[in-house]
Amino acid sequence: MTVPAIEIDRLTKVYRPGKAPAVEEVSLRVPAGSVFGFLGPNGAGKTTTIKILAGLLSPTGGTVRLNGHDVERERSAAMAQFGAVLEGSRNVYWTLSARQNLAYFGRLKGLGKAAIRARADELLADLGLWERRDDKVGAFSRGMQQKVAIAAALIGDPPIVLLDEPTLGLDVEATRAVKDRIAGLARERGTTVLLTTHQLDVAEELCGQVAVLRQGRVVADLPTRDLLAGFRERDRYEIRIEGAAPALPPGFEAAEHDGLTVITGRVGAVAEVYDLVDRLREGGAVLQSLAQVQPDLEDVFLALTRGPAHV
Ligand SMILES: Nc1ncnc2c1ncn2[C@@H]1O[C@H](COP(=O)(O)OP(=O)(O)OP(=O)(O)O)[C@@H](O)[C@H]1O
Repeated sequence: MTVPAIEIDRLTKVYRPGKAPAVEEVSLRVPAGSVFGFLGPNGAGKTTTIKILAGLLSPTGGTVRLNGHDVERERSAAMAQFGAVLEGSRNVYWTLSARQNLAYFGRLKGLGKAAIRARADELLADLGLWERRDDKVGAFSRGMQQKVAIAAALIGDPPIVLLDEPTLGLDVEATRAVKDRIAGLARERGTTVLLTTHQLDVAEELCGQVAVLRQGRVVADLPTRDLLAGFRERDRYEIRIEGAAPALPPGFEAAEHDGLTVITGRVGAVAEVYDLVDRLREGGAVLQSLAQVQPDLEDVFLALTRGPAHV
């Protein structure tokens, strides 16, 4: 059996004894060469987990392995497996130019001058930083600084890349460049990428698999398309009629907007919607529109993270 690139076993982190754990009994497997999304509301434990994977925090319990190397027990071997960009931390040196930053991080990874030059030039060109390669990073926009941080994490061509909110605060163009680079890493180099994001379109576009964390626990861990398919079985419909709301069958609810009544409901079969439309017409309602509303990952995520915890 091939070793998963990232193996998390019953990981628990308690920051303050007596307080609820930030991460509780989390177990996950990330196959090599995949892009895996870590989702969850604020405070769910995503950053804590990534920091433990990157060796910046010690777990209270459980283990994490990167390409089979235990982060606590085989530290240097585990550290050689990844490059990381962590949220909110200064990942690059502002007084150095983009190219000098990459040279510095390349030397840290033990690369020779020629290899650093070739790789740095490729990354700078790829991420749209070529024109500004000799400017100090301190004078860059947030998006450009983020791109330098990503390039620095990739300079040693690590097999695993950990990215905490890689597109946070970036404009449309910068987000596109970063998303393309992430997709290309997995597709062309076989790199394993674990990313956290609140931007569900990013997860939906890039991640083959997602885990949803809530209050430190995994509430879903499955292929992104299965997560969506599970919800699409129960599509949501929206019917707009003129005038007041009539009595509705279970599963439907009505709200009034500007003299129109908007009826919404999730149904198992489309026939239920047509039955309702017939009944509305028979009752004299004037139908304005009927639409099917496809859920996106945000609907799914909200459904999983609302309601009682730890179900
Ligand atoms: N250094 C710390 N000391 C004490 N508690 C902490 C510390 N860092 C995080 N926490 C707590 O741990 C829990 C998980 O936080 P974490 O930052 O891992 O969540 P997150 O999912 O990354 O959230 P966000 O989406 O807001 O970045 C939160 O309740 C947070 O308050």
